Order: sequence, then structure tokens, then C-alpha cells
Amino acid sequence: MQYNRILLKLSGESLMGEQKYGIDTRCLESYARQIHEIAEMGIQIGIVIGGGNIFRGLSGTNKGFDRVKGDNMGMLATVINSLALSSALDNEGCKNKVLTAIRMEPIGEFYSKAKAMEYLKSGHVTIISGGTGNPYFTTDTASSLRAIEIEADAMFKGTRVDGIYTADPEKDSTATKFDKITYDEIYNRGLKVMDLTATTLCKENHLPIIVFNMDQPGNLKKVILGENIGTIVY
Ligand SMILES: Nc1ncnc2c1ncn2[C@@H]1O[C@H](COP(=O)(O)OP(=O)(O)OP(=O)(O)O)[C@@H](O)[C@H]1O
Ligand SMILES: O=c1ccn([C@@H]2O[C@H](COP(=O)(O)O)[C@@H](O)[C@H]2O)c(=O)[nH]1
Repeated sequence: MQYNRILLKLSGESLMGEQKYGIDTRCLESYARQIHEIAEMGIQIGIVIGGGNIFRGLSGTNKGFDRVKGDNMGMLATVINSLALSSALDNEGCKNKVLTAIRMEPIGEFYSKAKAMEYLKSGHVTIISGGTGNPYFTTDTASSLRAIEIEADAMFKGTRVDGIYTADPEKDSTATKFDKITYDEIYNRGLKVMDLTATTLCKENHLPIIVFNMDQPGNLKKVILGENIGTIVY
């Protein structure tokens, strides 16, 4: 198997499932089952979850919120999602820990690379919540950063589309999918699947990214086994 340790980024917005806001428990359970399946294969798994199903700082500014306070709200939203996933993993019998980028014991232990490595090596799915702990960033950037810190073999971006397209496939039905794409092509084509800070961090640290549809049960295992079902960024 080509992967020993991965960083899985889960979309907060995908957690809504068919709902307009919040967490769809069926979606959460499906994610937990898929994660447990690969944990049992001995893969070390770090996880970062977005917060778009609850709050995004930038959207908050349009409603009159201060940007930094809004971003702090967004980071707290990622902690809520992380605790929900932790609980779903507990129900699955999958050992896991939640770390937080902002100090808030006893909700979760304060993140450090050393702590994350200790849990990963002892077989705990390690959920790293709270983004980077700083405003003006996104959880895509947090995922890239944590993937590099934990020395992951790749970043798996599990989302609700099945890869990277020539345009947003949720908005343009004529868009076509890439099986592989370079970091530079993402910049040159102005593709919005990940923000540029996140793409740059991955490029500079030679971290491959695999974008795939996490809403299809069994897909996470397929990607781990090397099936070419998403898009690889290299
Ligand atoms: N060229 C593109 N190819 C594929 N997806 C794209 C592209 N451009 C924009 N997207 C959008 O990016 C989304 C995937 O990003 P992501 O999983 O981070 O979702 P999100 O809504 O930003 O979630 P969150 O911020 O809550 O984590 C897709 O749902 C798709 O609509
Ligand atoms: O490092 C970070 C990560 C996130 N935020 C804020 O949280 C929300 C939710 O994250 P998404 O990546 O959009 O799902 C984000 O919009 C930011 O407001 C942050 O400030 N710093």
C-alpha cells in the first residue's frame, strides 16, 4: 500500500447532506464508517473538518460582523463539527482524539505536532480542529499545514464532487474532469476547488493532493487502495 499516514480534509458544507444548515447525522455516520474501515487497515489518519455548514467569517462580514470575530466563529464551527465526528467515531468503536488549535481544555487537548504524532502512532484517528488558529485562513490551508506537519504521505480532500473540473461542476454542467493536474495548472486556470494559500503550501512541500467524492460510501477505501476515482494534484 502506498499510504501509511494521511491527512483527510472533510468539507463542512458536505456535512449538511440534504439539509440547509447544520449536521446530517446520516452523513456523519457514513463518514465515520468509511474512516473506521481504513483505520482498521492500519492507516494513520489525521483529520481536518471545515465549518461552512455553520459559519464562514467572510460571509459574516456581508451581514455586518467584524471579520476577525467572524473568523473566530468559523473556527469554533470547525470544533463543533470535529466533536460531532468524534462522537460518531466513538459509536463506531473507532478510537479517536480531538485536538484544538485554540486552547479550550477540556473540550479538546491543545494541538502540538508532538501530541498529534503520539496519537497517530498509537492508532487514534486524530481530529485537528480550530483551523490554523488564526483569522483570514481557511480549513483547506489548515489541512495543508497539518498534513505537512504530521509528515503525511498525501492530503485527501473528501468532498461532494468527484474531482477537479475545468470549472465548478456544481455551477457549470459542461465542465470536464481532470484525472491528474499540476499545482501550476490550478493557478493558471484559476480553479477554485482550493484556495491559493493551501495549494502553494502543498506545492512548496511536494505534498500530493487527492480530491474525491466522500459522499459515495466506500470511496475513501478505494482511494487508499490506489483506485483512480478522483483527481490527483502533483
Ligand atoms: N474547478 C472545480 N472543480 C471541482 N470543484 C470546484 C471547482 N471550483 C469550485 N469547486 C467547488 O469546490 C467545492 C469543494 O470544496 P470543499 O470541499 O472545500 O467545500 P466547501 O464548500 O468549501 O466546504 P467547507 O469550506 O465547509 O469545508 C465543490 O463542492 C465545488 O462546488
Ligand atoms: O485557519 C482558519 C480556518 C478557518 N477559519 C474560519 O472558519 C471558517 C470555516 O472554515 P472553512 O474552511 O470555510 O470551512 C472560515 O470561513 C473562516 O472564517 C479561520 O479564520 N482560520
